[in-house]
Amino acid sequence: MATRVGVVAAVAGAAVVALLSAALALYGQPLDTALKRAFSLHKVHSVKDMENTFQLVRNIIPPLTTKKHKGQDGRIGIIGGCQEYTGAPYFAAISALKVGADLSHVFCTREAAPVIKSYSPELIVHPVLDNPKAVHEVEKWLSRLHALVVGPGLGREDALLENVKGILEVSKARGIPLIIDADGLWLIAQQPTLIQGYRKAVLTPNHMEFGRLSEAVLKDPVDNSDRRAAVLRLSQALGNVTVVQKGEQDVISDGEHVLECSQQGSNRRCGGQGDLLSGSLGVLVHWALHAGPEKTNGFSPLLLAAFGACSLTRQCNHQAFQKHGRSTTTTDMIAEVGPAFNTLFET
Ligand SMILES: NC(=O)C1=CN([C@@H]2O[C@H](COP(=O)(O)OP(=O)(O)OC[C@H]3O[C@@H](n4cnc5c(N)ncnc54)[C@H](O)[C@@H]3O)[C@@H](O)[C@H]2O)[C@@H](O)CC1
Ligand SMILES: Nc1ncnc2c1ncn2[C@@H]1O[C@H](COP(=O)(O)OP(=O)(O)OP(=O)(O)O)[C@@H](O)[C@H]1O
Ligand SMILES: [Mg+2]
Repeated sequence: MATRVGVVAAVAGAAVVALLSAALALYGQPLDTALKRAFSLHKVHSVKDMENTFQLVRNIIPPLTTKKHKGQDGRIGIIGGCQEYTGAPYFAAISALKVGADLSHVFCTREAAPVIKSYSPELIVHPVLDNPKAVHEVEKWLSRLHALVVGPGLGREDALLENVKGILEVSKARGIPLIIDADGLWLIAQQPTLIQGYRKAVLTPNHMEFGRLSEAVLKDPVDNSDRRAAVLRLSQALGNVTVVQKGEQDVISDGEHVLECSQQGSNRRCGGQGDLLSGSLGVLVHWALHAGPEKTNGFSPLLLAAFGACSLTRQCNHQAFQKHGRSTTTTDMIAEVGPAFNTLFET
C-alpha cells in the first residue's frame, strides 16, 4: 500500500528542548535547526507503523447496533457559507453524513441558506451567520453538537469574522472540538490567540494557508525544505494544537508526534477536496474522543482522526479518478466515501 507513516518519536518535549538548548548554547546553533535534526533522527518509516495506525483508526469507529438512537454517531456543525461560496459548506456537511454522522447542520448567511438547502434535503441549514445575534443563535445549538467545522466557504468579510470569533469563544468554553479550515484559518492568522493552547482543535491548512499561519505565529517565513519540522514547530508554537498540512503528503502533528499520510490519491486537484477532508474530520474527531484512551492505545485521538480523514480523502480521490479521470470533481469523490471507507477501515 502506498501509505507511509512517519512516526517521529518526539520524546518528552520539555526535557529534550532543555537538553538541546544547553547543547546548542555550546555549539552556537539556532534551536530550531537542532530540533529539526533531532526529530529527523527519530523518524521511523515502516509498514508496521502504517498498519498499526490504520488499526487504531479502525478501533475508534463506533459499531452499528440496534441499540442506538439518532444522533449518537455524530451531530456535526459547519460554520460557513456566504454569497460567493455555497459549495464548500455543502461538501463538508454532506461528507460528515456520508462518513457516518447522523445529523449535519450548516450555519451560514441568510442568502446562502436556500442555495445550500437546495443541494440536499439531508442537511439542516440555519441562516444566522450574518445576523447581529449570530453568536447567540449558534450557541443555542451547541449543547446538541459534537464538533464544529469552522471556515469552509465562510469568506473574509469583517462582520462575519467578528461573529465567528464569538462562536469560537463560546464553543471553547463548552469544550467542543473545533476543526478550523479555509477562511477560519484566515481568522486564526489574524488572531492566533483565538485558538492558542486549545487542545481540542485541529487546523487543516493548504499550502497558502500554512504559509500565512506560520508567518503570523512564528514571525518568520516558512522553511519548505523540511515540512515535518515546520508543522511540528507550528503546532508547538500554538500550544499543541493539532495541525494538518495538506499537500503531496499530508503532514500531521500535535507538537509531540508527526505522522505523514501518503495514501495514494491522484493528480487531479479540483476544488473542494479540502472541504471533504474537514467535514470527515469533524466526525472522526468526535469518534476518536468518544472512544477513550483504551481504544487509542495512548495515542492522541486528534492525530488518529486526522490520519483517518486524510487517508479517506485521498482514497476517495483515487477511486473517483479511476472512474472519471480528468473530469473528476469533488461530487464524484463524495460518491466514493462509502466504498473508500469500507476499503480502508471495515475489515
Ligand atoms: N465550491 C466552493 O464553494 C468552494 C469554495 N472554496 C472556498 O474558497 C475560499 C478560499 O479558499 P482558497 O483555498 O482558494 O484560498 P487561499 O487563499 O488559501 O488560496 C488562494 C489560492 O492559492 C492557490 N494555491 C493553492 N495551493 C497553492 C500552491 N501550492 N502554490 C501556489 N498557489 C497555490 C489556489 O489556486 C487558491 O485559489 C474558502 O472559503 C474555501 O472554503 C474552496 O473550498 C473550494 C470549493
Ligand atoms: N499534490 C498532491 N498530491 C496528492 N494529494 C494532494 C496533493 N495536494 C493536495 N492533496 C490532497 O487533497 C486534499 C485537499 O488538499 P488541498 O491542498 O487541495 O486543500 P484545499 O486547497 O483546502 O482544498 P479546497 O479546494 O477544498 O479548499 C488533501 O487530502 C490532500 O491530501
Ligand atoms: Mg480549503
